[in-house]
Amino acid sequence: MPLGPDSTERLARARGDLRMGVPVVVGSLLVLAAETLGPGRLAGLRDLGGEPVLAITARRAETLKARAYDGDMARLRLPRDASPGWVRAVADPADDLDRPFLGPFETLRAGDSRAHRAAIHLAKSAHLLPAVVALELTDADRLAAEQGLTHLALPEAERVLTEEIALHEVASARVPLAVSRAGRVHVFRPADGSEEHYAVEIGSPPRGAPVLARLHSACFTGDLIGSLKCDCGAQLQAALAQMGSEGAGVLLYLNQEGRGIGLANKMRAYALQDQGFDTVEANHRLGFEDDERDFRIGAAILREMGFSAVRLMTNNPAKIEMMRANGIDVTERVPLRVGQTCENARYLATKAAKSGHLL
Ligand SMILES: Nc1nc2c(ncn2[C@@H]2O[C@H](COP(=O)(O)OP(=O)(O)OP(=O)(O)O)[C@@H](O)[C@H]2O)c(=O)[nH]1
Ligand SMILES: [Zn+2]
Repeated sequence: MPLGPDSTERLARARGDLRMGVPVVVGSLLVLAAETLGPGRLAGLRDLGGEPVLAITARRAETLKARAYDGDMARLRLPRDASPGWVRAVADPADDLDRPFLGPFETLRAGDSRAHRAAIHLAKSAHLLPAVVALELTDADRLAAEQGLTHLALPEAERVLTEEIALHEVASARVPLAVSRAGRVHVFRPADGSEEHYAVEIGSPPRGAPVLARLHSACFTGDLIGSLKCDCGAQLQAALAQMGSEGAGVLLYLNQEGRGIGLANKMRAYALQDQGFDTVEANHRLGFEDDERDFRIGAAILREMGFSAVRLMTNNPAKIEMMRANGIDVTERVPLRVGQTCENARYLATKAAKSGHLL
């Protein structure tokens, strides 16, 4: 009787384990997230012998001046006396400026880094810092079974990078809005156990024609508490207002806070911005790419709702490209130029200069 978890379900479990500081096994590698590593688990890992490493992204390695021989990532040998505090200091740039002498780091060159890479992506998808402590095991099956650890075969773990987006609508209801009485909120649930996303439908846009659409990524600070550091709240309101005045539209509210790195990491990025780094540099110092969002989600929701063409409200050309690459026709770009403040001028200028945003 197939009651046990399949590989998608084990992936979801592994994300939860890493967040809780519980090790998972990826292929033949025992993995702990750097951010949630505690002294007990580190001692347990040491007891197994072998040569543990701390795997980080090449972005983070660049800041630390560590050599990255594995392309987009690096495996640093874990010093014998490394504490959880040391591991976190390597993973988290918060105190970089106060601790310039963390290294020198010894980086591995030989061996296979695929499981380490998959584990870093797993940590990212759990919205943790992209850094993991990893130990090659001789008998991974036995250890995982004995200790009750989630065990992913390497191809299963690599699915975190390639898995098709599958989601379905769970519920929808009428919600009269200030901009239009004819509002409806739809909730979509991904099959991989990740966060739900929402669609706000205004009026009854015909499915056969291009719909006025906005793909809005969650911004707790801008959307909810009126932060002046970005333009998100004003864009959200302006998009809804235009849909209300045209009588039809669809606003996707995608729970990809902080361009996909999660709110905790976005606040880490904000703290780095207070040290003088711009929004892109801050992401890189944390070990992330400029933008970690998966725009296939937006395309999948539009398709699920029956839309295949949009008039897209955005200043971000990458969104247009990603929609087209995922089978959604963008018949028009509708600029959304609102919400400029003294506080976000540098942020918007950086997005224009480094991320190709149209002003
Ligand atoms: N990592 C990071 N994320 C940020 C920062 N400021 C805002 N964000 C996030 O950036 C995203 C902005 O989303 P959008 O407004 O949909 O996207 P956009 O790429 O700016 O494109 P358009 O607004 O469509 O022109 C939200 O998820 C915010 O939470 C920052 O300094 N660092
Ligand atoms: Zn914002």
